[in-house]
Amino acid sequence: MPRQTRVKICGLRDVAALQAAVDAGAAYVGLVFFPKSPRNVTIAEAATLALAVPAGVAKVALVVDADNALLDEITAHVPLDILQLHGHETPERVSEIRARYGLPVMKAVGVADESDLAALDSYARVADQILVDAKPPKDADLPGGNGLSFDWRLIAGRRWPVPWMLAGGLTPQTVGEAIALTGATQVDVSSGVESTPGVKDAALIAAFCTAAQAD
Ligand SMILES: O=C(O)c1ccccc1NCC(=O)[C@H](O)[C@H](O)COP(=O)(O)O
Repeated sequence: MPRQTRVKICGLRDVAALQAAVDAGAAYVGLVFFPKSPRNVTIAEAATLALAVPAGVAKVALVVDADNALLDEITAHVPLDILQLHGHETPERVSEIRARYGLPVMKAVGVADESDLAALDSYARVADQILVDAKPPKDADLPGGNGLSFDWRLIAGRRWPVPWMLAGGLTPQTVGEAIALTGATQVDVSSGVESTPGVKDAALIAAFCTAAQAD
């Protein structure tokens, strides 16, 4: 029986790529609000993209240490289903954002070694979902979306009391092994389905979704 893995395609910037993700069966589409990113979208662009997302596909806004003014703007203009927090937001800030906006919050946690695992437990107490991602290198320009993976054996067999998603350097070639090793039922990709940074490739999106769903 095929796997029921739920896929998130992150960093979509145009309707064609968004449509490719929807056609491939993505369960989540991610819009990045981070000006330094090659995947950044303006609030107006995001509002247009959100209109093209059919019911049943979750629209995720990715922000990095966003203040309330920015979150107020985004949530006022873009119809959203989930807020993804990809910065250094504390557990208290996660709770505050959940309460203020009434939207489910997914907190990204970077993993490089065993010492990072405690944070997953802490955030799993306050967030609606956790995104288990590769920790960015210290000199990285971006806190995520770097196409780097971590040692999946670190989380093999680990479970949390909320849904979780595996991310970090996944590709159509590696996602099957990553799922088999970690038991992930949700996976997130950005760089691995791009031809160049910020430019999504419809064929890679389709290949990724097929591989994530394969036996
Ligand atoms: O994608 C970005 O440019 C980005 C910028 C700032 C924070 C996070 C960002 N991306 C996060 C993701 O796209 C994914 O959730 C995750 O990190 C996996 O990315 P990748 O390794 O590129 O598949």
